[in-house]
Amino acid sequence: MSLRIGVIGGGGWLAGALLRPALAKGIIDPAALILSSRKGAVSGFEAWPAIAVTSDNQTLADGSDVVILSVRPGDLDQLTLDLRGKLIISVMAGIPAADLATRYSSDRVIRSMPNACAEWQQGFTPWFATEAVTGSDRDIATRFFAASGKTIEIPREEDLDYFTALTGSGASMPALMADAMIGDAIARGIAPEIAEMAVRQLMLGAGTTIALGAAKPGAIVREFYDYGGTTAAGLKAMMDGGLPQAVVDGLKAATDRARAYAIRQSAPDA
Ligand SMILES: NC(=O)C1=CN([C@@H]2O[C@H](COP(=O)(O)OP(=O)(O)OC[C@H]3O[C@@H](n4cnc5c(N)ncnc54)[C@H](O)[C@@H]3O)[C@@H](O)[C@H]2O)C=CC1
Ligand SMILES: O=C(O)[C@@H]1CCC=N1
Repeated sequence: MSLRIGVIGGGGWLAGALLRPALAKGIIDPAALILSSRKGAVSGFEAWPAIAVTSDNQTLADGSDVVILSVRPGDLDQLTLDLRGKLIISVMAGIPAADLATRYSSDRVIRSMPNACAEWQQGFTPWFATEAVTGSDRDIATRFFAASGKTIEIPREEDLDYFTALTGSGASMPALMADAMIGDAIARGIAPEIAEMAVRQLMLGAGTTIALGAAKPGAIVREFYDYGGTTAAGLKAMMDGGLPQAVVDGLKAATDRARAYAIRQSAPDA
């Protein structure tokens, strides 16, 4: 993209995970990219020395056509900027597009929810656009997010709080299952390095099967269940033990936390 892009919080975890694939694929021109961090220095971009780095966010904004907001929600109040005439792309959990439009004086806001699997070009980024967002703005967002995985525009902004839980959480929730499996294997006397190798490979195989196979996840579960063997006994014990409900409860807790960010930001004494 020949557009000038500024990323506030560009030295952070998610910004790096999104930017490196886009730079590696030539979707973003490093000479037209400026990153800000509180210290004015970032790491992880040594392969692209043309990238500019600043600690002055208004300088970044003045030199950019598109400003990506990638600071933590709790740091937003410290960020006072004028982004008049700019396209704002937010990756921040919980912060409503209308709030960003008011704070930063631009009604062209794309609010998104990527995840850190972007680093592996396996991200998923749903996004919502305000009314003033143009077709070419949409094209910019699509090309940027598609560089690190799948992306889709969604019609209802409120669903982004749920996607924050469902997919914004990235590898963490499957990793909880993987870690429980590794811990159990070790407790049963399997050498830790073999337990880790086994479960990491299982996750790769299972992830590939779930993502790319013809059968939907529910059909995979049913196939093993109906087979009536050892796995069916294990699945039944997990279901009876409340694993599906624990997943529902976890997604609700994460969604509620995302919604609470918006409430806190809009509260008069926030
Ligand atoms: N990490 C993740 O897996 C995901 C994060 N997000 C969202 O992305 C945003 C960034 O998250 P992370 O990258 O994880 O956080 P992070 O803490 O790794 O990065 C945030 C960066 O912003 C910098 N920063 C804070 N205030 C600043 C300011 N005024 N000017 C310039 N830089 C400033 C910090 O120094 C830090 O380097 C958050 O709003 C989060 O909700 C969304 C989806 C996934
Ligand atoms: O855990 C978090 O708050 C960040 C935002 C969405 C995913 N990770």
